[in-house]
Amino acid sequence: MNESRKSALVATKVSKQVTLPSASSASSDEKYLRILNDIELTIQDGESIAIVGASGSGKSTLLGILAGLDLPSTGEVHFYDKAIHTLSEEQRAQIRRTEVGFIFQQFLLVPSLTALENVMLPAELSDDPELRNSAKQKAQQWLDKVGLSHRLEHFPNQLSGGEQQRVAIARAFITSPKLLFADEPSANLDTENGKLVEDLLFELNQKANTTLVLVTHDLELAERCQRKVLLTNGHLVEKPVVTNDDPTDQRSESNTDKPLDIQVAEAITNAF
Ligand SMILES: Nc1ncnc2c1ncn2[C@@H]1O[C@H](COP(=O)(O)OP(=O)(O)OP(=O)(O)O)[C@@H](O)[C@H]1O
Repeated sequence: MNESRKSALVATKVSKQVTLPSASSASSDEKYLRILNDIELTIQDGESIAIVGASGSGKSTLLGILAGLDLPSTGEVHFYDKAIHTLSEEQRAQIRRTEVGFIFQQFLLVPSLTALENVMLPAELSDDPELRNSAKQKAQQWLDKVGLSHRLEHFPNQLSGGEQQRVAIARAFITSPKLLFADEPSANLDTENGKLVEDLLFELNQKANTTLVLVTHDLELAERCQRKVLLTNGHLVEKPVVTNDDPTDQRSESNTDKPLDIQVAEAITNAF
């Protein structure tokens, strides 16, 4: 019981640079955009962590790299004991299918499939024959858990936004992923439905003991995670854990004197 927790994800000196469309008049400096700079991040198994930052600060880029959807330009990403930056697209896809769940702000359900079929899909594509064989039963159970057992045969366009996101949550959990990535999961929902979806996400996450990596603009949502990190100018700043010994210490270890909450709020509001 006293064993230290395993690291679920470790990013070491991760940088991301993209080439901008060439403009003949552009100087060599203008042809590249550096989105992430020497990111260092260790996420422990079972943790929930929020990545916050202004629009365009690189949150989705970082999430894509951590989830193995994209590769860093330099640096390393370890997913448990696998060095995912060294793997081929097919090998990374295999990890994503079996060990990772995704929830996106646009829900991304397959429009031609019913709620039940959408949730079954990752199980049917799994390499695990047991999961494939029990896909329908498991999908029914997960749809029941998200309160949609009466909507199994409905297509996405027959469901409200909140209902669609609940289907997406059931779909993300059906493979019992070790890691769950959520990119602005409630951004497209009204306050009431957004809250329902967030409550459900945290409840299921805790029950399943999944590691949760959440990207959001929403500071209240970020506050619900055990850890919060801010992306600013391509760098990551972490809010230190406030201990009981010094509950007033809210200061970050960055080179600014402002508490991290204020930095986060400023970084986000400055973007609009
Ligand atoms: N392939 C690419 N080519 C050019 N620019 C890119 C590319 N990918 C990302 N960017 C730029 O990198 C920056 C970071 O993008 P990213 O989507 O990661 O930000 P974000 O913090 O998730 O933003 P938002 O909160 O608005 O979704 C943006 O300025 C974006 O335009």
